[in-house]
Amino acid sequence: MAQDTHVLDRPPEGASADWTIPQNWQAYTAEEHATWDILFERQAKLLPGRASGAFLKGLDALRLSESGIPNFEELSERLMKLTGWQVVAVPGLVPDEVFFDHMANRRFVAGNFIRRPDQLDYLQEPDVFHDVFGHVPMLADPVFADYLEAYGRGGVRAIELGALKQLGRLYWYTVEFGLVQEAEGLRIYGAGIVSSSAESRFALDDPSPNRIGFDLARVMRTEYRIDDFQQNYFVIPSFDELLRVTIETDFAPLYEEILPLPDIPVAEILPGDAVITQGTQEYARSRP
Ligand SMILES: C[C@H](O)[C@H](O)[C@H]1CNc2nc(N)[nH]c(=O)c2N1
Ligand SMILES: N[C@@H](Cc1ccccc1)C(=O)O
Ligand SMILES: [Fe+2]
Repeated sequence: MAQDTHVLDRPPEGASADWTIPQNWQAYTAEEHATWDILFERQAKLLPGRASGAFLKGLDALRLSESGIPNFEELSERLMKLTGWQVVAVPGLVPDEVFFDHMANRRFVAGNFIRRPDQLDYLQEPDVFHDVFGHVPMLADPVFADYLEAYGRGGVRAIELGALKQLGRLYWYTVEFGLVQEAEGLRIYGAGIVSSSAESRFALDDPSPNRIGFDLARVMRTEYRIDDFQQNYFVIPSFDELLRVTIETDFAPLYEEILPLPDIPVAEILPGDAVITQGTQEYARSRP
């Protein structure tokens, strides 16, 4: 989850030049560990049958069901063995180029703070539950692990080509809010959904949002919102297909083609769309 709401422009006190900080795991209080356990139990009950097989497999392989906030060093040891990724602590949102550089080197940046008990249902900033429970299980999947590293490299290139907004949308509609078509039906793999109990239901069950078959150029042109449930989800046929399309397509000509075109409003459905659900947008209309 991320929006550069108030990203500083230089590392805060105590952070290294690459913005990483010690996780300081021994400093977590019993209440902070209990907050993690409440959030974890809630999702663990809800996600079987909703989250993608790869997500559930990663959750298990990384032993995230152990109670309390995970120790990034122990977690990284397991993750390194599986896909070469590690989890590093940062104090909050980091500048785009820092974010991409860590990703291109298989380092996932995770907030080391956890939300307060009164923020259980929603918070704007990525905390350790969103980053570690939401994002890290997918990093245990070899195909998705390759996708994220390639994404990191693509980010550095997108900055050079002035296409950060377009590449950011690809991240948003896959890594944060992506759905995947599995044999048994639609499943969630996006961290922004899987770390939210309300949106884990909404994204699959509610008739309100659109659900549209993934198309790279379409995703890169489509706006999104950061302050409420998504009005629009894109569905990939598989992680293999997502990796193939993004790795094999040279984005430079694609950026050239779409940069002059107008953005596509968040809830719009286009004639060429592979429509899985034409949403009623009832929920969005009901919001102040
Ligand atoms: C760059 C990308 O578009 C995205 O907004 C980045 C910005 N900085 C970040 N910083 C942190 N800590 N976590 C994130 O997910 C992101 N996302
Ligand atoms: N193919 C992209 C790089 C990329 C790969 C995978 C995911 C996102 C971006 C480019 O040419 O810039
Ligand atoms: Fe995220």
